[in-house]
Amino acid sequence: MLARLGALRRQMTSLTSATNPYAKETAVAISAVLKASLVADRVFQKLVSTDSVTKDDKSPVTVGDYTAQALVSTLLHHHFPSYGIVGEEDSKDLKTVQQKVLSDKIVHFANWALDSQAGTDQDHSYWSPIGKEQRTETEWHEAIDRGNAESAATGRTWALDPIDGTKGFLRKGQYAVCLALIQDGEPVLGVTGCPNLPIDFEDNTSSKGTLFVAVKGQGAYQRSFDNEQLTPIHFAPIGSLADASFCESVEAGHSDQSTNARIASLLGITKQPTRMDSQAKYCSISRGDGDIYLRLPVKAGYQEKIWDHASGTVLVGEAGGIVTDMHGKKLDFGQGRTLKANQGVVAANKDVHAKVLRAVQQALADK
Ligand SMILES: Nc1ncnc2c1ncn2[C@@H]1O[C@H](COP(=O)(O)O)[C@@H](O)[C@H]1OP(=O)(O)O
Ligand SMILES: [Mg+2]
Ligand SMILES: [Mg+2]
Ligand SMILES: [Mg+2]
Repeated sequence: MLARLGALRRQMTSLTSATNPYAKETAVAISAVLKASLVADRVFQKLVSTDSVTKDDKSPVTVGDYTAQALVSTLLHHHFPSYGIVGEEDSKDLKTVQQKVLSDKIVHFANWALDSQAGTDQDHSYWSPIGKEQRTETEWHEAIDRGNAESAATGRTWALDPIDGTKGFLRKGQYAVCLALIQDGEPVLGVTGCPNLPIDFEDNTSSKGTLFVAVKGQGAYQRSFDNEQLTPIHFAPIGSLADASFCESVEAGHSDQSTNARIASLLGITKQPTRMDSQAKYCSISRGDGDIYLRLPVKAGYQEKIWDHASGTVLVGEAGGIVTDMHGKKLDFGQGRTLKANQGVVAANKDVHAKVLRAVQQALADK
């Protein structure tokens, strides 16, 4: 009994022990993502269509995206003031008269979150020094705008997608709060909160709200939002590639679904792809719900954003998979705010990644 308790304790604390060189970063990132996921879920439950705006690039952004970025950036800046933050959002649109109502809601939800218990379940609460005192609109806008950094080939930078899959969020589908630490152009820590993803995909009755954590060299784990215990996760073993399943974006404009179908056929895969929004796709394959994630560009010249792939890349690597671009090149996260040195993404179990990549090359050559 004591031995079992000891093993459980080691499993629960493995990412915060002396063997994890990013122990404090891991604990703070978990606290940040948990609180941001809770507030995103609260907005999700109360969301009305007027709670979102369309950005210059025609993509939507909601009260949830801004509030989550404001909170995560506040915690990261307090504990790691010298690390830059590459966050998706900025407060420019919130400063207009038309968006005053939206901005007020962000202030309301962010202050509510400061006062709530979420993200404070660890032995040491990293939210304590932030306090519960209500902050002003200007302070929250400043926190959002701290996400204006650029990643570089050297140094440490956070990459934050406060809500990835905003279109999924608005459709009441999957979305994710994604945070990664990038060290010298490579993601080394990834924490992803998926409020709508059950802890067990096969069991509809299992609790929703799954947090994924991975640290380079330390493994990949999942836990439910309301239970601190981390459980190791792995890719599913693949017998025959023909039995593999793959996932892709719901949005046809975000990845090339027809080329994916051609790749599946080249590999002898007959199962229909699972369509899912956000980096929940990386999470799903990492725990064996699927095997392959393909994201081939629809528009020539689209540069993937680092916050759309950083946390998922560490997770896949630690769960027994490989992530490359569609040419087989490692993703380079040290080039600013985008993956400008790469095109497309191919993520799969390491045993089949080379074969999948060959099918990708063939399908692209046949186009
Ligand atoms: N043309 C595009 N190609 C690939 N990804 C895109 C494109 N336009 C937007 N995205 C991004 O796809 C991500 C969602 O992916 P998915 O559909 O797989 O859930 C979002 O972060 C979104 O970025 P943005 O936040 O700028 O809208
Ligand atoms: Mg995104
Ligand atoms: Mg986003
Ligand atoms: Mg967006």
